[in-house]
Amino acid sequence: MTEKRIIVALDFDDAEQALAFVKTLDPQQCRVKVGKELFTTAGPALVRTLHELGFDVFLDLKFHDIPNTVAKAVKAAAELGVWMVNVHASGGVDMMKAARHVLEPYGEKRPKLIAVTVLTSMASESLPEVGIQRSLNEQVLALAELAKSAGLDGVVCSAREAVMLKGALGADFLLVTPGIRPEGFATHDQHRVMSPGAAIDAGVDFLVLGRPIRESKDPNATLSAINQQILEHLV
Ligand SMILES: O=c1ccn([C@@H]2O[C@H](COP(=O)(O)O)[C@@H](O)[C@H]2O)c(=O)[nH]1
Repeated sequence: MTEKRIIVALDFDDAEQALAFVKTLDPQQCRVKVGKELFTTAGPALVRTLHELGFDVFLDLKFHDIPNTVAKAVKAAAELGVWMVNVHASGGVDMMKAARHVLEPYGEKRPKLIAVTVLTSMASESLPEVGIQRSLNEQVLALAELAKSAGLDGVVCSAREAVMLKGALGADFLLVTPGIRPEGFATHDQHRVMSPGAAIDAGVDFLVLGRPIRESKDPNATLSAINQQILEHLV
């Protein structure tokens, strides 16, 4: 079977809505992402249910705290058995090393650990307001290099940065990209967007899609169509 490259963002208000939605999806076609909104209301119990339904779960809580706290949170995620978990690279190299170190005992069963670079909702013009003077690409690259030096598996970035990051950090360093928009779909609060086919052409490993799937009249058909585009762009 080919790698499942689509991660569907389950940005629902509660477990009931999330489960009603995922039961319409085929776990062979996608992985799912549980973020702050859903985890805050539904917690670990929902993650366990998603596992029982056959889904790999990306726990997208973007931990950002002192090294000890983040390491313990990442360990808790590993205990839950999630497929992927993330931290903010701007938390620094010591924080990321602590998060990676705590996963050692889990061996090959450990979750993939990735770091957020610059949120895809941010445009380059917004960087000075948070004190960043270098260009957006320089900031993404610097944080991605830091994540790699700490032993992480990859980063969250925009697909627009994929060519640069694959060139600088190598093919094995995972790129997970939200802000994916099928042609003609609204961008909403996302600034750095790309279509699924273009993202694959750029070298992205995993595509995060929320509203384009959740708001579809037939989410499974939309998933199949995007998976088909992915296959066509991989050849
Ligand atoms: O830089 C980031 C990091 C995380 N996200 C998350 O991805 C999804 C995107 O949802 P859409 O509805 O497809 O816009 C959402 O859960 C975000 O929290 C991101 O967008 N950008």
